[in-house]
Amino acid sequence: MISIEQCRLAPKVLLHDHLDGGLRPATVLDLARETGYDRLPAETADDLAQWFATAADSGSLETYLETFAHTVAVMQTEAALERVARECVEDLSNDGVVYAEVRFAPELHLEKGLTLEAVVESVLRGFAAGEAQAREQGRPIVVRCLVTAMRHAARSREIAELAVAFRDRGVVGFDIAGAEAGNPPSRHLDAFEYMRGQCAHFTIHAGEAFGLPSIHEAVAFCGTDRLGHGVRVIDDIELPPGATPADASFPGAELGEIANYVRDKRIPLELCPSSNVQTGAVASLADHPFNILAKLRFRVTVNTDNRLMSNTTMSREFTVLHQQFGYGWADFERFTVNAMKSAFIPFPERLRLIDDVIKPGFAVLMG
Ligand SMILES: O=c1[nH]cnc2c1ncn2[C@@H]1O[C@H](CO)[C@@H](O)[C@H]1O
Ligand SMILES: [Zn+2]
Repeated sequence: MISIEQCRLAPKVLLHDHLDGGLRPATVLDLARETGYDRLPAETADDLAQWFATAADSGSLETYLETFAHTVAVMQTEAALERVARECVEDLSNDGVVYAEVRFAPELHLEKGLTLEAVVESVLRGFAAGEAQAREQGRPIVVRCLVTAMRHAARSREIAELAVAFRDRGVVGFDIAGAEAGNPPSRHLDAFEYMRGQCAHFTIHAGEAFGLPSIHEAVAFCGTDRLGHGVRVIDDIELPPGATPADASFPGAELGEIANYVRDKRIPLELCPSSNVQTGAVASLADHPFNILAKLRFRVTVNTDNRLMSNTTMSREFTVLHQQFGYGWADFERFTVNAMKSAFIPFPERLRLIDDVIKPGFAVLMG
């Protein structure tokens, strides 16, 4: 048995984590008080934590996303953004994460007059402060930023340009998020073409609430580097009769063209097990295709998505996968190396983290 405490010791890599989905409940309360936001649904940190977890556990992405109104509402000043970003790094480092790409949508933080640039600068200041603090405490972590455009809105090209403008200051990529149904990736083709033209990286939330057509557009039309979730690629895989998600191998699985392309091109899947259950992307953890995709050697990675809404951490996601599918350290090392290889930082930096941090860290755990 692998415990959550042991999982905390593993050097973990996180590619899919939303800044506005990872606030500490106590910080939400503090910031609401400071900024005069009076519509929080609970008055104590415990009650608020419970409220987010329950409200997000709706089985629908749209309802899940409604809970972000309360976190975004208290992230409208430079000081609030900086604090949330610093605490995010602190929480990840305390959980044993050694590299993270944290995303958020700058366009959601303009309600009190901040500019897009000021929003990004505040978050980057918070990340830098968190990194410095973690280094001092002997738990070094590298945190980089992805800027997200909301897919129902019309600012994606502008946000892509923002990502590129900050490419040397800690923003390593671009993303689109929000309600997937009705807002296909191709709606934002010009933003992705701009990113490709700039030799800049991006990922696309696709194949979560909506199925294969969304994945097809993201990989084939938009040329995405990674898939945010991408879990519904399972719809393009036919399993042999009687196969279950817990099976040890899947000989005879038949992959369609999209699934083959995703696997052949080694397009990373940013899988988020707990979040996928909450939004109804999968029926239960036992039914999560994680194991099928891992065994079929897709480039799977483990992610938190929204630590507040899912009441989770990277260690908890590891623990849950261990309990569900029996993974050991060698498996977790593979998923971690998958993630590190798929990061948007320069190749030598990825290599350094794999060789100097991840491999030695797992070697200790494997005794
Ligand atoms: O799993 C998800 N799928 C789609 N959109 C999401 C998910 N999690 C968060 N957001 C959206 O991304 C915005 C920027 O961080 C959040 O405000 C939320 O609306
Ligand atoms: Zn997400």
